[in-house]
Amino acid sequence: MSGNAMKLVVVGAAGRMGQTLIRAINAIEGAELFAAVEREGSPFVGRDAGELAGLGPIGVAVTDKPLEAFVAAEGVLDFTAPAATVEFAGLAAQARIVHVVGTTGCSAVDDEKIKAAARHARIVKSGNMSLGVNLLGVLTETAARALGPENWDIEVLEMHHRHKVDAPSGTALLLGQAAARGRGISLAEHSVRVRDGHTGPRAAGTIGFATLRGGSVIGEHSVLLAGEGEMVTLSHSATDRSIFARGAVQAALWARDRKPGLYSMLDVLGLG
Ligand SMILES: NC(=O)C1=CN([C@@H]2O[C@H](COP(=O)(O)OP(=O)(O)OC[C@H]3O[C@@H](n4cnc5c(N)ncnc54)[C@H](OP(=O)(O)O)[C@@H]3O)[C@@H](O)[C@H]2O)C=CC1
Ligand SMILES: O=C(O)C1=N[C@H](C(=O)O)C[C@H](O)C1
Repeated sequence: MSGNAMKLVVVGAAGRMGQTLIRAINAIEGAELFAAVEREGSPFVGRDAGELAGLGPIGVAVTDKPLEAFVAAEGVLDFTAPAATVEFAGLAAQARIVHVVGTTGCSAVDDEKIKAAARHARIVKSGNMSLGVNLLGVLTETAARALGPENWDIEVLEMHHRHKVDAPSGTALLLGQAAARGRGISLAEHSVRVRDGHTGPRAAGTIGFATLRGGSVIGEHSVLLAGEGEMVTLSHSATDRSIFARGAVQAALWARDRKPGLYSMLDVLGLG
């Protein structure tokens, strides 16, 4: 491990993404697992983080004291839950460190609080940290711009594992935002998130969302642009969570020397 390796904290260390992040940090030169955090009362507190992640012991015990960890670290990787992420953003601001946020399902109020924390912390937030999905966003924006609302309808379809608690997924919303940018419209004013019963015909210019849940699906996303007699489908399949974890570590390393502010994966990947 290099002496200049970035000291990273993984919060939600025992979760699906927490464990994947610990393995990714272990595999990436230039990054070091400095601490691993779980909530107070969690049965994982005190356990070795490497053992939790299937690496064998690495000498980092899971703690329930995030601020103590943050003040001595350089960055935090956070794939937890909205309330926890808002709290961690405040702590990252106090510690003046990098905060990489993968958590999805944040409300507008949560996002305002995260934005406020970015006055002091360097925050990178994205509904999807993978290169492939962020490229899909760029392609979606281009297609939505080229295929106008008079003749083309846009629908975003996603499927995830049975444990996922938020819908539509952060990625579906990211893709919807990209489509709305391409069309020069506000997503909030044009999205249709639920259809049930006698809905009437589709309103032109809307962006529809459809959500599927089941099994162990890591993440499937498609943007369908449906015209008269033809359809363009842009899609991404995630087959391994390591794509998100590698993106998160890349984001932390990128933000290390940046000014405080709120950044996206498009900034990190140079796709903005
Ligand atoms: N942006 C991206 O690229 C990706 C985003 N995600 C998002 O990441 C989030 C997590 O997903 P996933 O790993 O599958 O979920 P899990 O439920 O497996 O993991 C979440 C972990 O966070 C812990 N946690 C919750 N609150 C706190 C807290 N206050 N302090 C410390 N730990 C806490 C949970 O503990 P406990 O069980 O005790 O609540 C759990 O261990 C979701 O929002 C998901 O949508 C996922 C993959 C990619
Ligand atoms: O909860 C998940 O698992 C995932 N969440 C993110 C989302 O909401 O889009 C990213 C990925 O698809 C996996």
